Amino acid sequence: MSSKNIDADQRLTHDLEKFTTDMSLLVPGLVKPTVDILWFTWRMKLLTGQRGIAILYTYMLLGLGFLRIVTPDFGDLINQELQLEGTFRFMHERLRTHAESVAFFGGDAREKAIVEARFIELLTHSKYLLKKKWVFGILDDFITRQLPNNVTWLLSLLYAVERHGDVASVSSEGDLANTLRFLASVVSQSFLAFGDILKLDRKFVEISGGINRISELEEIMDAAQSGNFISNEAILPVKDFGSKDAISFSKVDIVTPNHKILARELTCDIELGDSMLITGPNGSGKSSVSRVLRGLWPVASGSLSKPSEYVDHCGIFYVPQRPYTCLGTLRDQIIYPLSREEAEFKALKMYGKGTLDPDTGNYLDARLQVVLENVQLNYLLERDERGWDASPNWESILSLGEQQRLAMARLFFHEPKFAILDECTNATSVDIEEQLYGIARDMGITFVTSSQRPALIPFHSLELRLIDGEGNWELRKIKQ
Ligand SMILES: Nc1ncnc2c1ncn2[C@@H]1O[C@H](COP(=O)(O)OP(=O)(O)OP(=O)(O)O)[C@@H](O)[C@H]1O
Repeated sequence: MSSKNIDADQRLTHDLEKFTTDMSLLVPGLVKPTVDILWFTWRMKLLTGQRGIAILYTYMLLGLGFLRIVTPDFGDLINQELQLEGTFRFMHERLRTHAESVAFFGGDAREKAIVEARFIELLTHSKYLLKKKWVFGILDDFITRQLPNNVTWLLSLLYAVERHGDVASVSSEGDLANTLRFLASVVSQSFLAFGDILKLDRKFVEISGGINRISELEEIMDAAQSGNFISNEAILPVKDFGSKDAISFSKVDIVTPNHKILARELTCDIELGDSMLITGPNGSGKSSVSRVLRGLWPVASGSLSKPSEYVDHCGIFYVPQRPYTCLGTLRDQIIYPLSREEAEFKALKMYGKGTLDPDTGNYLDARLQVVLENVQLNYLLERDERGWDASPNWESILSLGEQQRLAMARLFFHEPKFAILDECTNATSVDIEEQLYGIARDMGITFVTSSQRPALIPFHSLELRLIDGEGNWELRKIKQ
């Protein structure tokens, strides 16, 4: 739903870990120097009086002020570094997903150049950040650790001068040396504690960079969950009617996450038995209608009612444009998204006529056999001796057309009332496609299809044409 490239994986793992570690170190980092400063200030007051404290604090404030002015915006720099690292990782993940297409195009050199460019960008930034940290570290160390030692001498002098009477004449040599040494250590400890507090200031700035990235992700997720993504206006909820056998759009605006309007005030009713074909040029918003229907994009205005898709997946079933095979057996491919137990229960309920057979798996496999024959993929069962339990990497061993037919098998198994078919058979031959639609129609499934193929027109009774992707649309009845 976001038009921005959100590297969520990086934020949820690396950033979160860094943030929590920094936060946990913050507590001891905050408590120890605070206690030290309070304790040493009190000791200092006893030894050198108000003047000594005033000198100590003037120095501390001047030092802090100076360091504040010269400190670079580490929060922002670290934020940028995390961002660059996130993009760099995302490039690899993306490349792995599309490795075969890239290999076909011979795009290896180009991809390498793109990934390397990102790496160099990250490296340059990291070097810049390290250099800044190094230079600032030297300055920081000088002001918070080296220079204070000199101030100790000034305060020791003050101790000697401020004392009433001649300290030297009333104290033993040992006493005097002891007091001076103690004073020196009190001063340097105060400065060290103060240095730690100054470092905390820098740590806060660093942590704020991490907080920004994590809270940005959280805001996006909150906005997505409350449906306020596209605009901050109140968004009307989608109504799920478990019992109502119709899909009804009433003045619904179909809007992309980039705020581009694809269909303005879309109004149409799809009753059970009245399948609808969505046509229009590429990019006109055919798939976007399915996205809104499925709730992936919010309804920005108007209202949408539809049967519930959550009852046994019997209300509406979606078959997307890009086929999806899950990790698992051949059986898992067809029953997806149900688990084996759920699928067995469903098969028993639908085909077992209520009899409680201890071997319920038989109903399931018998039903799956029919479904696999419907999509003419029964040879898959023979290809592997494990049959239904074979679990190769389906995505790489099945052709695109086979994957699409498997997706249709999934639809036939679930037997929903409505099916949203988003160009999900465009890689199969026309005769197979007609056959698949014929089976779906005979099963009593009402479909909302987006497709460019004229052969599918006879299977529908309504046509929604998205004219230009600029908001214009028209609805017509198809004469059989
Ligand atoms: N996540 C997104 N963010 C922003 N714009 C998007 C997003 N997804 C799609 N679009 C845009 O919305 C428009 C409609 O896209 P859609 O996928 O609905 O087209 P389509 O009509 O199904 O196209 P095709 O015939 O090529 O499948 C396009 O201009 C597309 O670039």
